[in-house]
Order: sequence, then C-alpha cells, then structure tokens
Amino acid sequence: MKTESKSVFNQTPFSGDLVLVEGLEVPAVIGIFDWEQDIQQPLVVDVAVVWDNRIPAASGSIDDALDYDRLSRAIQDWIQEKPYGLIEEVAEVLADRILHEFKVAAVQLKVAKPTAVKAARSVAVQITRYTEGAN
Ligand SMILES: Nc1nc2c(c(=O)[nH]1)N=C([C@H](O)[C@@H](O)CO)CN2
Repeated sequence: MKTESKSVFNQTPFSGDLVLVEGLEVPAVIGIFDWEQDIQQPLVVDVAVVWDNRIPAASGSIDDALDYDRLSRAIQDWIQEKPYGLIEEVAEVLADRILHEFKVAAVQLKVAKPTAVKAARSVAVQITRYTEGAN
C-alpha cells in the first residue's frame, strides 16, 4: 500500500530563509529505456532555495524577492527543452542552472518520477548543491 511521506522541506540542511516550490509537476521525456524516449511521463520537483526574505519583506518589492513564478517557469522550460535518461541528470541540470541563473548560494531539490515503480507511491533523487565559495 502506498503511504504518505514527509515533505523534503522538513529536512533541508539550511539554517536561514528559504523560497520553496513544492510538487511542481512537469511532463518530461525521461528514462533509460528506448520506449521511454517515445512518451512523456510526469516528473515532480520540490525545490528549496536559500534567500534572505527580510529584504523583500521590508521593501514589498518583487525585485528583492526570489520570484517563485519565474523559478517555476524556468524549471518547467529546462525539463522540457530536451530528453533525459536518469532523473539524476535532471537534478544536476536544475541545480546548476538555479545556482547560476538565479544567483543563489545554495539549493536543495528533489526530482521524483511517480509512475516509474508501480508498487511505490514515488521514486526520487534528492541533491543539495552550493555556489562555489558560498558554504
Ligand atoms: N537511480 C535511478 N534508477 C533508475 C532510473 C533513474 O533515473 N535513476 N530510471 C530507471 C528507468 O528509466 C525506469 O524509471 C523505467 O521504469 C530505472 N532506475
């Protein structure tokens, strides 16, 4: 029987503020088998990005915030721009691009492939990556 599990956000190693996107479902060409390259399967992404939220809280300006709309759209675009094999590849691409394009110090993300193993509610990889010199 499939059971609920805790969100990735209860387990981040980061001590400060975060911006979070949880359960972002993106259709993808993903998988190591030939047949998987001919279909789309959902990936579900959870992301936690280190960001000082005191600054946008004080200014009220989206320019000071890590815009979760922009982050979500970027993740969707990066997943859909090409076919992938392993979900590990997707996770590394997303982490690298988030660090560089959003200029953040650290990111933790989980990429799940809920339809991959019939008996499991989901399978996933989770990684934590830092901008060089930031940790
Ligand atoms: N660690 C991983 N294991 C497996 C992956 C993966 O991406 N990472 N992928 C597959 C297949 O694509 C599978 O999902 C097809 O059902 C198997 N194991």
